[in-house]
Amino acid sequence: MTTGSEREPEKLPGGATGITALGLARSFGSVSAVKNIDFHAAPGEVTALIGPNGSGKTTLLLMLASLLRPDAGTIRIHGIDPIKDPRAARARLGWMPDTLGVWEALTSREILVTMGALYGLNKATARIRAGELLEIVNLTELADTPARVLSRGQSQRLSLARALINDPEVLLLDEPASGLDPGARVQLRTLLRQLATSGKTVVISSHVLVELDEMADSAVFLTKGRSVRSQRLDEAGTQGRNYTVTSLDLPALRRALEAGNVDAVYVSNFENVGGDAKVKVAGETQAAALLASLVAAGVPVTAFAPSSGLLEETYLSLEDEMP
Ligand SMILES: Nc1ncnc2c1ncn2[C@@H]1O[C@H](COP(=O)(O)OP(=O)(O)OP(=O)(O)O)[C@@H](O)[C@H]1O
Repeated sequence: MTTGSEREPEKLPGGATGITALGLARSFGSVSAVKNIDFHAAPGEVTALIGPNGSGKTTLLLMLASLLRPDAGTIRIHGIDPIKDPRAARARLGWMPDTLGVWEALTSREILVTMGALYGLNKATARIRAGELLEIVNLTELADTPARVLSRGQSQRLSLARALINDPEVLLLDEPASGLDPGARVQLRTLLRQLATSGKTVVISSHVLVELDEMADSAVFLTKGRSVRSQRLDEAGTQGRNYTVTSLDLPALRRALEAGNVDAVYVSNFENVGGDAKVKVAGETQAAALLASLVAAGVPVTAFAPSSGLLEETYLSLEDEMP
C-alpha cells in the first residue's frame, strides 16, 4: 500500500531532479481533460509524451510549465513547486507551445532580445544569445524581417529559439516538429539529443512516433486523461514484437514457421499476404533465433525486420486494450 509520504514527489527515487508529477487532475467546466496523471522526466534524457488527440498532453504540459493550475496533484520542477513558486520554476523552464504567438511588428531578433530582457539578461548579453540561437535554428537570414512573415516551419524554429533563451534546465516542447521540413526535423532531433546529453530534462509531445523512436530515452503514454504506461526505449530488446518476414518462397516460409522450432507466434493470415508473413516473438534474442532457424531450413528470406517502431507497437497495443 502507498502511504501519503511516499506519494510526495521529492521522496520518490529521482523525484528531486527533473520533473515529477503525481496524481494530476484538471477539468475545464464539465470536461475532465486530465483525470489522473503520474509523470517523471529525468535529467539528461528526452522523455516523450504520447497519446491520441484529446488525451491531455497539452493540458499536462501547460500545468508542468506553471501556466495552468491543477485541480489536484503535485508537481516538482527540479524540486520546486511551480504552484507555490512559479517565478523560480519559470526561471528553469523553457516552453515551446504548439503554436507560437508572436509580437507581429517585431523581428525574430527583437523578439528574442526582448524575451532575454524579460528573463533578466542585460541588453548586450541578450543580443549575443539571440544571435547564437538564430544561428542554431537556422534563422539568421530572416533575423531582421518582421516575424509575421515567417512560414509555419520558420515560426516553429523561432519558437524553439525563444524556449532556449534563458538556457533552461527543463525544456517542454508541444509538437515541436509540426510544420518542419525533413532537414529541420533532423536538426531538431540532433539539437534535442545534444541538450539532453548536456544534462537538460527534455519533454516532447508528438504524434510522429517513428521520430520519437530515434530521439527519446523513455516515453509516457496517456489515454483519456490518464497515464497508462511508461516505457524505456532501451527495453526494446526484451519487448514482445511483431516482425515481418519476407521470402521468395512463401510455402517454404509457411512450412518452416508451422514447424515451430522457435518460440514464435505466427500472427498473419497466410492467405491474405503477398510475399511476407507477420510473426510475434518475445524479444530480440528470439527474433535472432527465428531468423537463424528459417535460414537453416533453407527458406529464402529477403527481409526480416520489426513490423513497426517500438513506440508505435506499444501505442497500438494500448489501443487494443482500450474498451
Ligand atoms: N480551455 C479548454 N476548455 C475546454 N476544454 C478544453 C480546454 N483545453 C482542453 N480542453 C479539452 O481537454 C481535452 C484534452 O485536451 P488537450 O489539448 O490537453 O489534448 P492533447 O492530448 O494535447 O490533444 P492533441 O493531440 O489533439 O493536441 C480535450 O477534450 C479538449 O477538448
